Amino acid sequence: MHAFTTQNPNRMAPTVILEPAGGCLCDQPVHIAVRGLAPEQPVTLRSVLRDEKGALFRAHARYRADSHGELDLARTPALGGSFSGLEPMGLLWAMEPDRPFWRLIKRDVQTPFVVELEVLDGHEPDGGQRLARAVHERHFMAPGVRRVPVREGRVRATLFLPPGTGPFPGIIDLFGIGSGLLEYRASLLAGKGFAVMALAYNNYEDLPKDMDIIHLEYFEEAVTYLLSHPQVTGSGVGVLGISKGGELGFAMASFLKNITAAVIINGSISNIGGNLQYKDETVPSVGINTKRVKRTKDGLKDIVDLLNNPLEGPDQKSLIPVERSDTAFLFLVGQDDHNWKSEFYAREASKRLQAHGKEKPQIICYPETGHHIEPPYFPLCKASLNSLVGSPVIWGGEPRAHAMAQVDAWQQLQTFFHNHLDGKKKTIPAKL
Ligand SMILES: CCCCCCCCCC(=O)SCCNC(=O)CCNC(=O)[C@H](O)C(C)(C)COP(=O)(O)OP(=O)(O)OC[C@H]1O[C@@H](n2cnc3c(N)ncnc32)[C@H](O)[C@@H]1OP(=O)(O)O
Repeated sequence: MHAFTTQNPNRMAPTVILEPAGGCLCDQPVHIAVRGLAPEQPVTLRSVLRDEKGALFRAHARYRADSHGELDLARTPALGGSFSGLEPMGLLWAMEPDRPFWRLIKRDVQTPFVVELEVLDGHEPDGGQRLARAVHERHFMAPGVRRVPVREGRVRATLFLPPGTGPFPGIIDLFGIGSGLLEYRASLLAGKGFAVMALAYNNYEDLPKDMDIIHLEYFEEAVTYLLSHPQVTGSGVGVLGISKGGELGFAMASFLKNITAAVIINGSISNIGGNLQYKDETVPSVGINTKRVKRTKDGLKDIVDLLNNPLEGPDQKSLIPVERSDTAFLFLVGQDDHNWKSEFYAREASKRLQAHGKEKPQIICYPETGHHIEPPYFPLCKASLNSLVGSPVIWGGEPRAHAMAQVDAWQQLQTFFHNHLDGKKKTIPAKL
């Protein structure tokens, strides 16, 4: 078969066609096709990217060209490999790291991830002859997005401003404990018309390494900074938080002024880790019982039952008083979150808000979806270091369902912020 492929003088050499050619933003799909194959030729497509720490992420899938020797990943199902079926973006979302407990994160958002795509002859597991190759760049900053490091008072952050003069609605973006200053979500979101400030609160420069006390005044300072920025519009900001960052989103919306809208991705309604402090109020952390840590069949820690129920006994003191909040909420929930019980927290927050006459939050639950709901096409991280636990834990999620959830969640959170921060918010009728 491959002697025929390479020696047929009438056939052009196989070529990978990418659309957009060269590269695109990391949250956008790329259309992958191969031309110049033999009719019905079996091939294997392989993708590989190297992260900034040198870890390799790879995926592969087996395909068969059509009767014209063409292969279009938007029309042709994969016959097996890292995924199967019609999955035009499978070569990205199905990637797996060559290091255990490794998560794909982007540190320098000013450079793209570079994905190498290869077309190999045949379906052999170790790969046949390479027929074609292409390089695809996945960028984090849309043209014209500006990156502004912020060292203002205590605030350690990076502000991403959309192209143009604005002013733009402002959003504060928070990741989980131990994440330092991750910019990749803020930089992408700034390309959608928001001034997005990635805010560090721990494990970064002169910020605390531990989590003994979190002072909400720090976050208040960040809100004041963002709202006073000449390119930020409106009297309030949005908050986007995941994990501990989602919990902090709840806390900001409950204690601070001017939080207009909050998107909480797998956040908790009880305070976890250390004390949460605002002025003279302290919210203690929920209790834990390490006997409830389970082991998977691979020996990995599953901490989903580690935390006490915050609705019972003294642990009720750990509840963040979300019912005080006038913020509009969107809760994005991975129903297979193994970090903690995100669906329970979202439903409980919703009950509490409604019981206090507040606007009903929007809850979107994603089946087979784990803790780290990232921007689209980031591969699922099955297990990695949890800084609070000090060792790797499983995060939950099935790769395909998780990938689909990420695409939807990204769209939903943009729509939500546009509805609530762009000044087009529906007016709530006066209660007569
Ligand atoms: C009291 C107990 C209660 C427990 C309840 C659980 C509640 C937890 C609530 C949450 O917030 S869950 C989310 C927890 N946070 C995270 O998942 C982020 C954890 N941090 C990391 O994964 C890494 O630190 C990070 C990838 C963000 C990179 O951080 P750094 O820039 O400081 O990385 P650095 O290069 O200095 O390496 C620090 C550690 O991260 C590891 N690391 C770095 N890059 C990584 C990567 N890409 N993937 C996985 N691990 C990575 C690295 O190997 C090293 O591990 P060791 O300390 O064991 O040597």
